[in-house]
Formats: sequence, structure tokens, C-alpha cells
Amino acid sequence: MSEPLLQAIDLECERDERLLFQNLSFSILPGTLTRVEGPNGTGKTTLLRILAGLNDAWSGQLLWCGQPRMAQRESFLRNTLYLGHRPGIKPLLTPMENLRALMAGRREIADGALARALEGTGLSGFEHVPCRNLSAGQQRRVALARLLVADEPLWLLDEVFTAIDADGVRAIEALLQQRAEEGGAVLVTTHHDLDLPGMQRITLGTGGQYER
Ligand SMILES: Nc1ncnc2c1ncn2[C@@H]1O[C@H](COP(=O)(O)OP(=O)(O)OP(=O)(O)O)[C@@H](O)[C@H]1O
Repeated sequence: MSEPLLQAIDLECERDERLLFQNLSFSILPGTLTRVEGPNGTGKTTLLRILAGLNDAWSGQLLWCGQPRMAQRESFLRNTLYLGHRPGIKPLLTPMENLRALMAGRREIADGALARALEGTGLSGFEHVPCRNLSAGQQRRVALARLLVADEPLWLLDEVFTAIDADGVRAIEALLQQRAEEGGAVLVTTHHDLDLPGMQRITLGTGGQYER
């Protein structure tokens, strides 16, 4: 059995004197798909931001490839892709420019590959239109195109189905499943009814229970 990419041990997080979760432990192995679920306000986004290294208000342990994440920070950041619950794209830039910006600091990628990624998310013909002129779903698709040029082994995806139509949802589901089959690890939060074969669940709002 392969080693976990990421391990959370006894995570605890409190916000505004409200305990969101405690004693939360789980392992994320290569080749797995995990859904973080729970009602509004139970801490799904907070947990993903903690896992992505964007929130320091927690206690417990996080291990990356078996070592404390802090000691492996560079490797962790290089190998993790986080997409937040907002599309996070710049309205004045075009989809091509945004996608290039989303790849900044990662690796050089040819315009042809960026264009193919945009085509793969249904944005052919919109590559050079300022994103402020795109619909909410199209703007989300610009961010999702990042997944089509991603080689990071761990994906942390917060509410990526928001504003996406039914065909788009099916395409994302297929992409996530394919990613797991290829050996990647995907953590996703969603209120969408996501139930893919073999999917693990981390359920918040129940005292930090972890189910498989
Ligand atoms: N910046 C912040 N400062 C203080 N408290 C916050 C902040 N952001 C969120 N919270 C609180 O943390 C709790 C968890 O929020 P979080 O966004 O993680 O929940 P969630 O499960 O992702 O919710 P949703 O399903 O509505 O997206 C909420 O009670 C919220 O009020």
C-alpha cells in the first residue's frame, strides 16, 4: 500500500470561540478521491485552507509524505494545487492571461497547451475576451481549465461545481475520477450531490468524524 501524501492528526480549529472541529484525523493516499462534507458553516472551506497552508488558526499535526509539513514546505507547495471557492480570476484579464497567471511560478507552458485547456472547458472563442464579460459559469470554467494543465499530485478543490451546468458537472466528475485513477489525490468540498465510486468522506459538523 502506498504512503499517504497528506496526514492530518488530531486537527482542531476554533473560530470566534466556536469549535469547528477537533480530534479530526485522516490520511490522503495517492489515487484517492475524498469529499469533505457538512452543512453550511461547519468548516469545510476552513479545513481546505488549513490543508493548503492558507490558515494558521489550528492545532494538531499535518504530515506531508510522512514528515511535518512545515519541514517540507517547499515540496508541499510545489506539489499541491488549491482552487478556492471563488474563481479567483482577474476580471480585466482574458482567459488566456488568467490561465497563464494561474500557472505562474509553476512551469512554463506553451500557449497551444493553454488554448487546449480552455477548449477542454468549453471556452473556445472566448480565449481573448476580458473575463468581466464572461458569465459566472464561464469565469468558473477559466479557473477549472487550470486542472487540465495540472501535474500536482494533490488537488484541494473548494466548491468547484458552483455555477457549472449539468454537462460541465459531469465533465468535472469524470476529470476528478480520472485524476484519482492516474494516481493523483483529490479533496473536494461541494454541496452538489457527488458520489463517485470509492470516494472517501470527511464529514464535518458531527464532532470531526471521519468516515470511509
Ligand atoms: N474570516 C473569518 N473570520 C472569522 N470567522 C470566520 C471567517 N470565515 C469563516 N468564519 C466562520 O467559520 C465557520 C466555518 O466557515 P467555513 O467557510 O469554513 O464553512 P463551510 O463549511 O465551508 O460553509 P459553506 O458550506 O457555507 O461554504 C463559520 O461559522 C464562519 O462564520
